[in-house]
Amino acid sequence: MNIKNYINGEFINPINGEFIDNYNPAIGEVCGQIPNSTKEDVELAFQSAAKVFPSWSNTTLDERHKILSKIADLITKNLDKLAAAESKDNGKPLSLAKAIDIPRASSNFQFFANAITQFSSEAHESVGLNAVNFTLRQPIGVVGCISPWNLPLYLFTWKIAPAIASGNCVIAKPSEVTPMTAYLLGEICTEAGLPKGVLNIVHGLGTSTGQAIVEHKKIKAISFTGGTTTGAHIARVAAPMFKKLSLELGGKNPNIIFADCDYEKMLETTVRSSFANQGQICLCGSRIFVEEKIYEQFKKDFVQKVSQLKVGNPSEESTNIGALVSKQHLEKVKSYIDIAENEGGKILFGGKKVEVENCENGYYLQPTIVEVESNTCRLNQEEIFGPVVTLMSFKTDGGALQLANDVKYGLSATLWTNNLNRTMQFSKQLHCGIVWVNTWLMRDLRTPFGGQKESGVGREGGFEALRFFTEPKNICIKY
Ligand SMILES: NC(=O)C1=CN([C@@H]2O[C@H](COP(=O)(O)OP(=O)(O)OC[C@H]3O[C@@H](n4cnc5c(N)ncnc54)[C@H](O)[C@@H]3O)[C@@H](O)[C@H]2O)C=CC1
Ligand SMILES: O=C(O)/C=C/C=C(\O)C(=O)O
Repeated sequence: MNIKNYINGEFINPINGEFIDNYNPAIGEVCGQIPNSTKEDVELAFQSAAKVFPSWSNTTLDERHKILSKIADLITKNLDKLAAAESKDNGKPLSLAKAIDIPRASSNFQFFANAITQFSSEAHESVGLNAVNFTLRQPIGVVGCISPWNLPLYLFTWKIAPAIASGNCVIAKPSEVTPMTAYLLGEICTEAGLPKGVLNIVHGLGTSTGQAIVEHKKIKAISFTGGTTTGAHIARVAAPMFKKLSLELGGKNPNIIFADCDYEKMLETTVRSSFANQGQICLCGSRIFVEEKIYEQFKKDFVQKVSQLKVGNPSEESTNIGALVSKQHLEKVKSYIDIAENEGGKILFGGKKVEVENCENGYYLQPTIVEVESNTCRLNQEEIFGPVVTLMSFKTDGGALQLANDVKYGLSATLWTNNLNRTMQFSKQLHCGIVWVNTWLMRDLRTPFGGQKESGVGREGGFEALRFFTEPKNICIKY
């Protein structure tokens, strides 16, 4: 697929005429090209967004609701095409793209189509002073949305939908590694009647195109999901310009398993929370801590279940684990297996590249389980973002809590127990933004989503996202 920028409702080539190769990770071959956009393309996108902002920000909520709902419907109508593109671009199983990624992209639009009609601001009566205050929530203007490659359309739309629902115009950049579904979204937006320039999609590298969005003086807010190092860099550039920032960054999430849990449900979910999407979800539970009295049993059962997962061609229905997103990423993840061995970790399962029939040059890795002795090892402290989990046992609640919190990240945690008191103690004391108890990645789009510590700042989801994409302005009327 040869991709173009979507600016002012038109598909156009980058001004410099330069393109970069896009790879299909399942076969390790070039499958198309994407624009290598520069700051001139970002400026063009900005001009088109700024031009339409006065009218878009005045569009009635009913009209916005209708357009966003239409986009949601068209995503659903194009499920097969979008899922095929997502799987080809990312390497994820086609079945996963069909069941999760694309339906969620549609839900993102439908959710914010509805949410904007329910969003309200506050009023404060200054009793005894004959004054009343009310707060306007006004769209910011032109905003930037920068998304990663792991859940391409899912996360791209998670940012764009609230931004445009609340009356902003957007310059969005998908990851250069997975541009296809963002490109297809442009066609859908046009068909849905989204006015020209409300959404502009500029493709290219993070260090040039992404950087130009962050550096642009008149783009007043940036919503970013990606690696912590990139997030820190963006914050350094944007903070002196006083931009609003929402940063959803990496994770090294604990999965804490107590002997009193529902064992079968825990086991099945732990396989998913470890290896779904090849372990490339910031919420995956990559550090598994198991209460000592069930540790050996868990180890045996977990290894047995994981050994049944099929690593294979993403387009085959029977595939559980597809290809990693890129050759560089495969090498990065694989390097942690060497680190594990050097650190004295014991590989209980996996650790090797997989050669898949008819996909010999694809980027496949076995799901890998490493038993570690200390939470201070690099495997337990650094985000790997691939199909690699570690196992460790613990003896006491206090010990488990300390292991869970002793890490620089603070995105999510999963807790398996049927003890209510323990559930509440852990929920209050875990240093993270999201806690799942006896479940994983159960999403309600109204809830605040985001992390603490080096997992980011700000919250997405529900009214939090609409608050991020609006400026409150208080009006005080004396009578
Ligand atoms: N959601 C998450 O938590 C994610 C975490 N990661 C982590 O980050 C590591 C690196 O992966 P990358 O693909 O390099 O992620 P990244 O953080 O560099 O990329 C995410 C997005 O940011 C853009 N970007 C990169 N540099 C930028 C800059 N200077 N200014 C503006 N935008 C910029 C990229 O083009 C992409 O659209 C992964 O190995 C993984 O550990 C990666 C993707 C998602
Ligand atoms: O909103 C969700 O359901 C999931 C979000 C996942 C990420 O932000 C990620 O993996 O980067």
